[in-house]
Amino acid sequence: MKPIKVGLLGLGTVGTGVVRLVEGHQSDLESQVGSPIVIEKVLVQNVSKARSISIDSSKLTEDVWDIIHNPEIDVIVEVMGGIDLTRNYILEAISRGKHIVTANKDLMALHGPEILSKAQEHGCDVMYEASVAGGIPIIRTLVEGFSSDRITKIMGIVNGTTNYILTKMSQEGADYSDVLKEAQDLGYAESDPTSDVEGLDAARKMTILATLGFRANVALEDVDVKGISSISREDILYAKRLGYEVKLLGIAERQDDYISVTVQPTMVKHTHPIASVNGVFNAVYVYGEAVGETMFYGAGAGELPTATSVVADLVAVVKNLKLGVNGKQEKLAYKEKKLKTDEQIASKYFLLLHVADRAGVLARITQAFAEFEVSLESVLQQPNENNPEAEIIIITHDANKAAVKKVLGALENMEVVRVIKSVYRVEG
Ligand SMILES: NC(=O)C1=CN([C@@H]2O[C@H](COP(=O)(O)OP(=O)(O)OC[C@H]3O[C@@H](n4cnc5c(N)ncnc54)[C@H](OP(=O)(O)O)[C@@H]3O)[C@@H](O)[C@H]2O)C=CC1
Ligand SMILES: N[C@@H](CC=O)C(=O)O
Repeated sequence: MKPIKVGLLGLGTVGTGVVRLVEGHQSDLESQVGSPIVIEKVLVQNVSKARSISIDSSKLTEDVWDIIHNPEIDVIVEVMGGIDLTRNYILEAISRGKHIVTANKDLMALHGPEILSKAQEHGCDVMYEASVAGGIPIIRTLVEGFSSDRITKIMGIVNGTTNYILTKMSQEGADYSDVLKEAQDLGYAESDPTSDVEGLDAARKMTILATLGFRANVALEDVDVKGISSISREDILYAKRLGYEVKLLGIAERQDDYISVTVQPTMVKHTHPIASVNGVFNAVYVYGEAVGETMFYGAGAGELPTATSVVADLVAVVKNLKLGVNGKQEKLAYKEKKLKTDEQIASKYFLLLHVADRAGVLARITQAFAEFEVSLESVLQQPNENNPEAEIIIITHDANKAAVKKVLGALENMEVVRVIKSVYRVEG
């Protein structure tokens, strides 16, 4: 049987996993698709670099056109990362009739619509399961498993690096920068980890999930993003004492036709299943009007978990090749999105304030909440052992974001409020 020839762009963490799976599971894969799958050529930056797998050196190339212009190659697996250069390579490959499998969320969040529409023009598949939540098959689940339902909420831990960091800070009191270095050494972090810790990687993934889940044209700039770099050990300890874990959560919500998408550090109640998702694990909670609550869990980054999704996409492309149905997927007709205003976004909030320790302060602060109709679930005042001021911890009931912003403005202008230490959304 004629082998299916694959061109692999990148042989780093994910590329290495792809080679291991394609070679290690060769006979299983062949029995599923009816042809051997062969990695024909591999693009790297430096062919002389030491690799953690043995690979025939004649397969390695530093010239991308050896792959993209090679008529023998049927499928390109892109696991090199990057945006502009990679977009050009992929568009050129599609124009030559090559099918694409990619793990690149940066590319798909920014240029997904252009790439998918070019692929359709040329009868090519583009699959990108590994771009969100590593080893969890969440894209196929949203597109196929929920096709009969109407999703109203997608909430998840979709970045393994930040969850690894927050877990180690919470469970071991570890130092932020030491744990970030560990996550990089384990191959979880992006080549520039700023995109992990500042929430951009999660925002790109939430753009993809919200687009597919709500069948609307959500764009990266629609996502309100805040990362974890400003989270202190103090915040994590407070959260724990009050029965919460701090998690970087992506939350996409839809009410009627209005959508909001955010990525922000959030306090999650211990009893919520997402609170116990630790380390590099990811979880995506999906609420469908008909099905109710569902949750999907698994490793969100790393060599083999990510490669599992990439190679599953490769199998799907080859099955389509056999059936002659590549690029024949139903055209996704995305609705024009309507974004929620701050008045339409409701949630509970946690606030930690350092305030002057004198009579009447608590009353003035709670009055600011009353003035903007933000109702309070709990208020705790206590002395602060590190300074002469007092601390006030407030948890609100569901409040709209616009009202909470007004309260914060009022608190900032109160002389008795020394500093607003932290403000978190609360889930659960
Ligand atoms: N790491 C993970 O857990 C996950 C990663 N992803 C995504 O997968 C992709 C790859 O990630 P990862 O494997 O971690 O990245 P790595 O940095 O580990 O590997 C990148 C690979 O691509 C090669 N490469 C990079 N740029 C070029 C270029 N301009 N020309 C030729 N070769 C190039 C590198 O070559 P050389 O080896 O010679 O340096 C290297 O082999 C990214 O899009 C990432 O966001 C998605 C899910 C999880
Ligand atoms: N850097 C990413 C890798 C997977 O997408 C993460 O940590 O989740």
